[in-house]
Amino acid sequence: MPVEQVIEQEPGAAAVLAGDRIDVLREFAADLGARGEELGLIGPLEAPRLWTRHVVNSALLAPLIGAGARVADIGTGGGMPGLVLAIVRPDARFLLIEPMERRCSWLSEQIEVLGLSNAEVRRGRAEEFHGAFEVDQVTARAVTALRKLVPLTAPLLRDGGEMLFLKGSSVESEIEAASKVLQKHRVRGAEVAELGAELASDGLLAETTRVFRAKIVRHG
Ligand SMILES: C[S@@+](CC[C@H](N)C(=O)[O-])C[C@H]1O[C@@H](n2cnc3c(N)ncnc32)[C@H](O)[C@@H]1O
Repeated sequence: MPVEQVIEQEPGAAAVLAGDRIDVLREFAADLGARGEELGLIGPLEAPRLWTRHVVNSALLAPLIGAGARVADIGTGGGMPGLVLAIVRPDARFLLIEPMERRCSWLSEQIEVLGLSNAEVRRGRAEEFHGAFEVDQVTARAVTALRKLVPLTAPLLRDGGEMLFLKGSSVESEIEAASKVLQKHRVRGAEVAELGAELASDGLLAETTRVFRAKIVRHG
């Protein structure tokens, strides 16, 4: 698929979010659009809306990543949001946790081709890394419901570390269903952040994005 078709509307939003990394982001999106379906990374209907629905959607998290933070992205798949964030936030370090071999090969190839020195792939399920490392922030998109995602990710966070999960319109009911799990894992200050409002009102984004945001407080 030609790059022009992959990178369709709303280049303005991406430019605002990606700054001087926009060309690297475009290179990644073009390759994912061209090979993603064949590699089983994206569905057959996704290529034309890859840029807005997936790449820009992931980049919206960029302002919430701490300066110099160590971040684990769970279930990165074709690169969302972890690889996109590694592109636009070169100051932070990203561990891309993904169990599927083919997806890991794709991610490693992209890291090499795009020259990203701040991203590493760790093959495996999130729960296999409990006790292996602790990070400042965990991110995830389209992996599983909150009540399952919290037990998978909480043990990967340092005390005071933060969860940032891109979620859909069902986020409030997911929070309700996860209430016991949130308590058990000492998740505090849970809120839903609405991202991209300014860009949407400027006509640079079709819609806003919802993010579950909360911290782990083990002591105190
Ligand atoms: C629907 S895909 C979403 C991929 C990507 N996050 C996105 O938004 O396009 C879910 C991904 O989560 C991965 N996954 C499922 N369970 C996982 C677990 N326990 N730990 C880490 N990754 C997991 C799958 O292999 C798959 O790549």
